[in-house]
Amino acid sequence: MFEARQTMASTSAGDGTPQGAAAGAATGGRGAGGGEWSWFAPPEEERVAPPSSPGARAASPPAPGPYVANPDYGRFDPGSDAVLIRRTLEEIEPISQAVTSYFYALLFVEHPRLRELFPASMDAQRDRLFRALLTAARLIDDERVLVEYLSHLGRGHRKYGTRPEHYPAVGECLIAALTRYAVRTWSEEAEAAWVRAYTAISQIMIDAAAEDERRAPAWWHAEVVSHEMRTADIAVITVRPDQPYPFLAGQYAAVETPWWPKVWRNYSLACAPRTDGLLVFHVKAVPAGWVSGALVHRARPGDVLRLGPPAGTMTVDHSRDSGLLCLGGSTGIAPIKALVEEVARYGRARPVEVFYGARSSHDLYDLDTMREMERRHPWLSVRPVVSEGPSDGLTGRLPDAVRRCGPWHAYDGYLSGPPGMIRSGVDALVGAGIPSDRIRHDSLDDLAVAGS
Ligand SMILES: NC(=O)C1=CN([C@@H]2O[C@H](COP(=O)(O)OP(=O)(O)OC[C@H]3O[C@@H](n4cnc5c(N)ncnc54)[C@H](O)[C@@H]3O)[C@@H](O)[C@H]2O)C=CC1
Repeated sequence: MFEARQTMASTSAGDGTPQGAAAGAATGGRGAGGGEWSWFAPPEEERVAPPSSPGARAASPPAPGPYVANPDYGRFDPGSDAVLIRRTLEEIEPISQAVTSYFYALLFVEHPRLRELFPASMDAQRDRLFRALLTAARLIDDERVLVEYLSHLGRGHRKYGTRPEHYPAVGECLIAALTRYAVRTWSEEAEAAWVRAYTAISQIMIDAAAEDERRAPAWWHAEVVSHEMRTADIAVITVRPDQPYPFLAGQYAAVETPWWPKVWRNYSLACAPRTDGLLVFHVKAVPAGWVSGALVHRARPGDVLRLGPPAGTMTVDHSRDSGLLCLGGSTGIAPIKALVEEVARYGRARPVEVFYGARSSHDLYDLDTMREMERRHPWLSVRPVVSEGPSDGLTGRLPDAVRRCGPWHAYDGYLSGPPGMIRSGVDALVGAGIPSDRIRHDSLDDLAVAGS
């Protein structure tokens, strides 16, 4: 039923074992591009040779090029197919857990070898397929954004060991699950629309992965070189990647620890690219957070992590002169710090206003460093905001504090922190006159799992 062009060069270990298994084992406020919801493995979403071709060198972070219509998108009819697909999705949304459970059960029974691409516990995995489908369905009329989203998804899937031949298996199990559960809206036409859409979706992902494989590894190994506890549950961790890791200030990386194989979580990079190639992460251990707990309480210098490719569009647009209004809540200060370093590095002074929020003064674990940067850069202002207890600076919730200052209409907005803060922060900035296309943050769906 499904055909996938075998365009992705094989990354198998030679015995048919997916690469990830053999080795031992991701918008800024702009919709697609920032999120990574894996179809094959847990979430968390590039540029050197794949481990299978060690000679290739690092390329630059991708620059946006002119958009060229994607031939795979043309395989289905975004008009009538989109209507049928959305109808099915609406029907199964309330029973999505049953649909995804059935889907994975079928996939692992019919294709047992695919099980090794997934982590032992599927808890965090179950709704990801459905979220990816919902996102694809939401974007289906917008070829450019959809292709960008799926390409990002396809590239991000390389670190799971996904290969082109896996896609038809997933497609068949998906159709079987929909046939069983979408009883009201399913029909021959609906099935044909889903087959066309899935074929186009998977081909776009496969092609993007193949293209990426020519210039970037599927993942990087990175050795912990320093681990500093800043509070009882926040650590600043510096790592050295085994190959150059080209990224842009403000981006994030998926991280896998040796203690939870195949469980990936996103963390923002807390620095701009450095000459020594080191990367810094700020990690808060959250309750039931497997990866964050391991990174904060278990990781030590010498431990080796795996990193997925950099992702995210919360980056500095150097073509603009406007100031940067940055809201960093708790460990959300990490990418904001990277943005400040980037503005300093670029050498063209632009006003940068940082509001750094936390529950208590004690939780402002990076305030001294931010203050030190403020002393060095006259264009930078840092204002701490504390929501509970005494404060040397502003009080209340971060978005409220920002609302009380201003005016901000001449600024571009950057937000990083808990999803609730981002939501109300966006409202505050739009209310202060910043158009939404000048506000950047990471995908809220990604943040829901980030840091856990
Ligand atoms: N790229 C990004 O967006 C990053 C996001 N994070 C996220 O930051 C979060 C840190 O969590 P915590 O330390 O528990 O934050 P927290 O609960 O201590 O809150 C931090 C700040 O956000 C404000 N805030 C929290 N909820 C709010 C709401 N509903 N409305 C308005 N303001 C709100 C608080 O007033 C405080 O100033 C994690 O969820 C993590 O995933 C962390 C790093 C990067």
